Amino acid sequence: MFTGIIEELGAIQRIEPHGNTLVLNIKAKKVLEDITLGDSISVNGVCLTVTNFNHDSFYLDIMPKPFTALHFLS
Ligand SMILES: Cc1nc2c(=O)[nH]c(=O)nc-2n(C[C@H](O)[C@H](O)[C@H](O)CO)c1C
Repeated sequence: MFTGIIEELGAIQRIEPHGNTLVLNIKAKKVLEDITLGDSISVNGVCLTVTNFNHDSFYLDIMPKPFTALHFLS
């Protein structure tokens, strides 16, 4: 469930092109306490789906929409 609550500010560790998408890796702490695959997390105001995570970061795929890509790369 997307609550709209801001739990913390993460730090972008890596942005990597992968086929038609950009894979974003974000370092975080608080949200990792109860994260699950498929969660929706708002990043810079854009709702994205968690595709993977580890002990200190999580991964998202950004679809190739110009607005979305430019939003993150600017
Ligand atoms: C849940 C969700 N997940 C993703 C995602 O994993 N990757 C992505 O690029 N877009 C997702 N979206 C749509 C975005 O929140 C946003 O509404 C669109 O990218 C339009 O800019 C949504 C709504």
